[in-house]
This record gives sequence, C-alpha cells and structure tokens, in this order.
Amino acid sequence: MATKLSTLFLSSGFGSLSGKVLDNPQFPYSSRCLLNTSCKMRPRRLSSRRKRKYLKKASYEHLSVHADFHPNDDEDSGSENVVEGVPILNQESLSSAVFNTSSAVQHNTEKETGEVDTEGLNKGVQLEDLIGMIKSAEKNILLLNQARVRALEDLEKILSEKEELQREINGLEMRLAETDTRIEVAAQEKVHVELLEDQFEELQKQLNFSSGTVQSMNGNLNDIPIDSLTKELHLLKSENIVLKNDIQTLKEELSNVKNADQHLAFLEKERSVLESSLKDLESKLSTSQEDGSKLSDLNAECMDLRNRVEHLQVLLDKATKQADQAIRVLQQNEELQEKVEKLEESLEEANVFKLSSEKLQQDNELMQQKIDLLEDRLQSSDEELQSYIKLYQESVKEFQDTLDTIKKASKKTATDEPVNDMPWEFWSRLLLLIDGWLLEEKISGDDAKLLKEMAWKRDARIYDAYMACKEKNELEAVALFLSLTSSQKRSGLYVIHIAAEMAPVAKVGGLGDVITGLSKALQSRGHLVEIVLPKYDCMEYSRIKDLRLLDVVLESYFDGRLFKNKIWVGTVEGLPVYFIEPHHPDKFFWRAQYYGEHDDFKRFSYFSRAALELLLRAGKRPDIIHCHDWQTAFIAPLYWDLYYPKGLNSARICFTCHNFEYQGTAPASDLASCGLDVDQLNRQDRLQDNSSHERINPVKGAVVFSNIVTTVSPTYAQEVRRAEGGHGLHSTLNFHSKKFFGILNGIDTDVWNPSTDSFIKVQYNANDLQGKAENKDALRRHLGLSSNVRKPLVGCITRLVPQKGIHLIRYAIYRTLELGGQFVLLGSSPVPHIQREFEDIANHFQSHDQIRLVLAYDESLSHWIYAASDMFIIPSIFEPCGLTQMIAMRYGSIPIVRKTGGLNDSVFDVDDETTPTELQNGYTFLTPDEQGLNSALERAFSHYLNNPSSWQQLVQKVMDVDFSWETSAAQYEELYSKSVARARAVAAGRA
Ligand SMILES: Nc1ncnc2c1ncn2[C@@H]1O[C@H](COP(=O)(O)OP(=O)(O)O)[C@@H](O)[C@H]1O
Repeated sequence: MATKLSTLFLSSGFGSLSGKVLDNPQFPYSSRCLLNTSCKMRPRRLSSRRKRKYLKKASYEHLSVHADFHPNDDEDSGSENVVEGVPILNQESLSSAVFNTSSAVQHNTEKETGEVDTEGLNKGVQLEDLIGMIKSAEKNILLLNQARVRALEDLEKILSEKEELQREINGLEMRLAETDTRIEVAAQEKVHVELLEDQFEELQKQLNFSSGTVQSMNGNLNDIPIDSLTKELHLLKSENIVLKNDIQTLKEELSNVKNADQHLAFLEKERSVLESSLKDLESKLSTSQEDGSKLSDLNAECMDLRNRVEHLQVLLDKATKQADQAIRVLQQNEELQEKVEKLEESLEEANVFKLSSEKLQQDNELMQQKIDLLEDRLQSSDEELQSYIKLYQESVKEFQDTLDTIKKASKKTATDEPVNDMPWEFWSRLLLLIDGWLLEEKISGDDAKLLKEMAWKRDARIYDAYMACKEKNELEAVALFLSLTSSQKRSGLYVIHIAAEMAPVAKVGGLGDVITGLSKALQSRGHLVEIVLPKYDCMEYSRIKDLRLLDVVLESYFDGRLFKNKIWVGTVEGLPVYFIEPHHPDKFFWRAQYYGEHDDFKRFSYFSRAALELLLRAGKRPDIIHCHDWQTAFIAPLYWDLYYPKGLNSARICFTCHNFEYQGTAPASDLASCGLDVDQLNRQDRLQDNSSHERINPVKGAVVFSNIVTTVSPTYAQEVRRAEGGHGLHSTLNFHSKKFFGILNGIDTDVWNPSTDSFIKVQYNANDLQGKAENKDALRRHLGLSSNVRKPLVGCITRLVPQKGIHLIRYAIYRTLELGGQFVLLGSSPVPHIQREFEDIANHFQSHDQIRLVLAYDESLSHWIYAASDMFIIPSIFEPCGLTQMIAMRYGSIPIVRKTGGLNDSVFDVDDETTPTELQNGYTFLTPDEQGLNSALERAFSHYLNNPSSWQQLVQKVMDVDFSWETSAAQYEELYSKSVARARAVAAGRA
C-alpha cells in the first residue's frame, strides 16, 4: 500500500510537486484527454495549425478546457450569446464547468496512471481541481462585472437617445401647430380673396356699365361732365390695378397654402415614422431594462458563485491540510517500511549466520572430539597415529565439504557476493597462481587483469572455480578460469540507444519497433541496454511504467545559450528509458505529433545534443552509443567533436539508417545551433550534402563519423550503394563500405504473437487455425463486409507514401474485387493529395460489402487485420526492410510482395524452383507495375481457391518461420564487440 501511494503521489506531483504536475504532459487531466485522442488518431494527419491550437489549450488551459466558454479565448467566443456586443455568459455552462471538472479530472487521472482509485488520488485530483476552479471562477466574476458595467453604459446611452427623440417630437409638434395656424390664416385669406373677387366682379360690372354709358353719351358730350368721368375712370383703373395685384397676391397665397398642405402631409409621414422609431426605442428600452434585471440576476448568481468559491477555498484549505498530513504519513510509512525491510534483512542474515555457525560449531565439536581422541591414541601407538592422521584428513575434507555446502546453501554464496571468510593465504595463493599463468603466457594480460580483480574483490565465483579445479589438471583449470572472464566480458557491453521513436510509446513506423525489439533481444543476451527519447506530449503514457521526474535540471547548449531540461525515467517493455523534456521557448516536443514540423531540424539537433549532455552529466561509460536515422545522426559528429574531449570517451558510435530517403538536409548555417563548427564540417568529406554545397546532410555526417554503420537488410545495403538506390549517398557509402553492413530486422515475437495477442478476438496458433477463421469472420462483420462465402481476404497496413507503391495498392483494391476477393486497407498519409485520393476511394466503397478502407492509425485494428487476412499485399517501390510481411506471416497471412530490399530477404516465392522448398513462403514479383502485381495476385488467388489444404499447409509453415530478433541481435552484438575490441586494442597499443 505504501509503495502504491508513493507511486501515486510521485507521479501526480502531489503537494509540493504540484508545480511540476502542471507542466507534466503526462498528467494535465483535460489536456491529456485531448492529446490521447489526437495521438490515437495518428497526429500526423492533423493540420499543424490545429495541432498547435490543441497543444496550446493542452498546455495552458487545464481546467478551462472543461468549461463551455473561456472569456479570454477569442476562438471560443462563438459559443457565447452576444447582445449589443456584450457577452452574456451561459449560466449552465458556467456551473457545469465548475461542477463537472472534478469528475473529468478523476476520470482522466485513472486513465493516466492505470491505477485503481485510491483516497490519495482523489485528494490529489481535488487539490488541482480546486485551484483551477477558483482561477476559472475568479475570471468569470471579473467578466460578469465587466459585462454589467457595459450594459449600464448602454442603458444610459439608450435613455439619452430617448430624450433627444422626445425633443425632436416636441419640435415637430410645435411645427405642426404653426402649420395649423398658417392653414387657418390661409383659409381666412381665402375667404378674403373670395370677397375681393366678388367686389372685383361688381366693379367690372360697374366698369362695363360705365363704358356703355360713356359710349351712349358720346353723342351728347356737351351734356356730360367729361372731367368727372375721366377722373372716375382713372380711379376705377387704379382700383382695378390694385385689385389685380391683390388677386395676384391671393393667387400666390393660394399656391403657398397648397404647398403648405403638401408639407403638412410630409410632416404627417415624418411624424408617423418618428412615432414608429419611438416605439422601437421604447421596446428596446424595455428589453434593456429586462437585460438590466437579468444582469442583476447574474449579479446575484455571481454572488452565489463567489460564496461557492469561498466554500471551495475552505475545502481547498482542508484538502491541503489533509494532503500535507497524507504526505507526512506517507513519509513516515516509507521510513517505517525501510526500517522494516532493513530489520528483515538483518534478521535473515542473522538466521543464516546462526544456522551456519551452529553447524560449524557442531563440526568443530566433532573435530575437537576426534582430535582429542587422536591425541590420546597418539600416545599409545605410532601405527594408530598414522591411521588417525588419515582419519583426521578425512574429517578435514568432510569439514571442507560441509563448509562448502553451508556456503552454497547460504544466501551469501550468491555468485557475485564476496567470500570474506577465507584466509588471506588463500587469496594470495590465487593471485600468484594467476600471475604465474600470465608469465607463462597461458592467459592474456586482459584475462589476468580481470581474474586478479575478482580475486582482489574476493569474488565467490573465482573461489568456486578454484575449489572446482582441485581435481583437474592445469589445462582444465585454466579453461575454467577463462570461462569466468569470457562471461564477464560478454555481459560487459553497455549499449545506449538514442532515438526519436520507441514502440509502443512513441511509434510512427518500423523504427519504433526496431528500437524496442533490438533492445529487448540485446538485454536478454546479457547486455545492459538503455534508451534516450524526447519526451513528446503525445506519447502513449499509459505504456510507460513508473514514470517519474528526476530531481535534476540538465542544462544543454543551443543557439548560443544554455537551456534547461527536465529528465524523466520510466520503463517501457522492461527497458530503462530516459525522457528529455526541453524547456525551450519553442516547445520542441509539445506539438501533438512526432515529425512533420517546420523546425524538425532544430528540434532533433537540440535533442541529440541534450542526450549526449545527459550521458556526460550522469557519468555514464557506455561501450556503444547507437543512434538511428537523421533525427539522431547529429550524435556522431557531436560525440567526436565536443563530447569525447569533454570526457565522454568510452563509446564507439553505431549509426543505423532505417531509410535513406530521409536525410534531414538543411542550410549549412543551421548546424551551428547545436554547437557544431560549420566551417569544419561543411566539407565534401564530412557533412556537406553531395548534391548541394550550401547544405549539410546529417545522415552523411553519421556515415562519416560513426564506427559502425548499418542499414536494415542486406539487399537494401546493396541497393543504396548504387546510384539509383542511394538517394545521393551511394558514393559516400561505397567510400565507407568497410564499416557498412545490412542486418535484417526482426520482430518482437512477444508483441506479435497470435497465441497471446489480446487485441484479436480469438487467440490461435499454427496447430489450431480455427481461431484465425473466427477472427476473419468477426472482422468482416465489424467492417460491414459480407461473410457468408469463402473468399480470400487481402490485407494491407501501411503508411501511404510513394515508397509503398501507391498506384499498385490502388490497383490491388480493384483487381481483388474483380478476382472475387475482399480487401481491407489500414493506412494514413502525411501527403495531403494522397490522403485525399484514398479518401475518395474510401468514400466510393463506403458501403460496399467487399472493400473497406480505414484511413487512420490504429494499433489494435492492425493486429486484428493481420490475424483475419489470408493474404497481405506489399507492392513497395523500395523497402529498406519492411516489418509487415514478417508480422503477417506470424499471423498466417501469406505475403504478396515486390522483390526489393528487406522483402527480397524475407519472402521467397512458392513457385520459384531455384529457392529451397523449406524457404518458400509467399508470392513475389519484380517489376513494379500492374502486370507484375497481377501475376502474383492471380497465382495466390488460384492457390487459395483451388487447393485449400495446400494453402493451409502454407499458412502453418509461414507461422513457424523464425522472425525473432535473436539472429539479428547476435549480428549487432558481434559488430559491437568487434568494434569495442578494436578500440581496446588500439588503446592498449598506445599505452
Ligand atoms: N495505419 C496504421 N495503423 C497501425 N499500425 C500501422 C499503420 N501503418 C503502419 N503501421 C505499423 O507500422 C509498422 C510499419 O513498419 P515498416 O513495415 O517497417 O514500414 P515503415 O517503417 O516504412 O512505415 C508496422 O508495425 C505496421 O503494423
């Protein structure tokens, strides 16, 4: 229980480690959830912008990710309600953000640790949860207050707008009254005009009458007073003119009145418009008043929230106290545990000691009696004396044997424990014996040194050897002693792999499988193997055991300054692994994907340097540093140029190139970032790229600067030494051919084992293939394929890149359909146009009952497809090794492959009479075109359909082929040992 709790507290960074927890991508509860998902779905497929967005959230918004809103996050603002630019928070989201967090955290924590729920874990979760919730709640309160102020400001604005409108309405009403008055005046004037018109008519009548009178009077002018008539006429005329003017004025007045009417109509309209906008404003006003009341509701809720936060604070304090107490208890527990363990150890020792001393005592007593007896008899007879001496000698021997037996039985006789109770004479005699053999040249200086060291340390193994060879002649004795040194030499290899991938925690393709498979095989052959990896945020953390952060900060150089790195350790598949977490502002391994970033060169040159820094700081003295592919190719020049002079000088460098297509070239100046001397290295015989003098080539650098260079199959090693296969490096590889080897990869037969595989529906083996048929049936149903007819199921699991023969994979899908088979493809592509092309094919066959394309990375589905398929297609243009053909065979799926690289070294055609029958295990074709593929596919179909029993024999046969790492690991071991031996010989020669 104590250990379990301590593991939990350590890994969760409880209490004083909480700061570390927040930085720990293995642990950020919500972010892990996101990241896990993205990783499982093969992060390569995400656009880098989205991934970075994910990542940012994952890094900084641990708890807020659970909330439905984030006030400061522009990208989330779409989920808020907005009224007049004021964000109105969704209360439901708010409360669920606060109250759902703890359950989400609980869930994710369980997922991370894989541990059963414990009290300690709950407390650890609450603590983090509460801190996050308080922060989140405080932000929300602030936002609510801001929203409230903004709403009040808007309310004021609306009110002042209303006042202004009221003023405008008043003005309009006044103008309306004015207009009314004017209309009245105009009406009066109209009446007046009519009056005047009447008068005018009357006057005209009078005028007519007057002129008639004038004419009638013309005959008797003398009778009429002319002057008075003339005057009257003038008067009338002037009156007439005045009247005309009046009429004119009245007409104008009239038209004015008409205009006034129109204006009045216009004003009426304007008034109704204004009235409607006034109504609008009034409704807005009432809405904003309602909003005001909502705001006050929110205010109340906000108060409520504040109270809850205070309550949470109280809980937090309590939890903190409990946590502190728990840590104290835990520490006490640990101390107690240690004490108990020590006591148990001493008890055990005491028991052993007691037992042996009792036995010794008994023997001593027996001997003493015998001696006494002898002494008595000595006096009586010489003859008797002789016989008793013999008896004594026998007793001594018996004692010696008993002593040996006791020692063997005792724990202290564990092979490497010192033997402390032999007299010094014994060890001196042993040392002299070894020196004698050395001088007589019966053993070498190295062997003598090792043996003397063992004697000097009073190693039980050399004691046992000495005892065992008492009865032997000298030759046998020397051989026995040398067997000690050879076993010591063999177990002495200390290999450190520095790589960018490792299955199953950080796997993109075959490289990951190789690191784990080779390391496990080397480990089981008695070597000490360690692995150094970047600490990616998107790793499968659930597959790392006992992951913990070391209490150390490693500083490493980059771009002219030192950066801090955290160092994590944990075991993966039983192997010790170091994870480097750089604290560089560019967050090199916080990208939610392994490769494909614009600054990959920087990311991995940084990592390479930091890895060597770690070895130096830890005082490690490895025999071999093994780096892989361009990502860690920098190790070779960095080691010799910078770290060898600093004292990290015990190792030989081995570089394995898993695919020469990827060389990581970059402008020469980029090399300076990790501290390498560009002027020294950008040379034709060093790192300069063979086709561009301005660029450096890390893979070329590793070929030049490593002691051993390997690639992953013998055929590929030949292919890359030719211009058409070497991707520009053939001349370099030819130049360094003496240290260049092709070793065929193996597969991890523990992981890929149909009789134990937990990813498949039914386990099976070569002698019982019923399970294979059931897996096939289940997969067909799972993918919606028809399952009632005996049809061959063709599988394909691959990265969809040009190297894999994209056009031939596409052709195989359609041709399989024509031949009456079924096809299942599992794959994804980092190349957008290829991914789109396969998406189109996948959509085309979306509900087809014979073809299914799953465009994703899915580890468990891959196991199922291997188990379910009858045939497995790999039409690669080039293939450095290829693992899928070996895995397929292990699961009884017959490979159909193009003869290239590692495929050529592992698949042999069943119809090829030049190959021994026992090796024939699949179908091959040479020319990478449709006819080539078709010929192999048709032959396989015909075999499957026409000769089922022979097919089954073939299936059983391929399942028994040994593709384990044993042979390959032995080859690597030999290369390592030879290289180390050469280095030692050179060093000895110098000395
Ligand atoms: N989409 C996928 N889902 C799951 N595993 C995959 C997928 N694609 C490839 N793999 C696995 O990756 C490894 C491929 O290794 P290999 O044949 O050497 O090809 P490469 O290293 O060129 O990708 C195999 O273990 C295979 O099962």
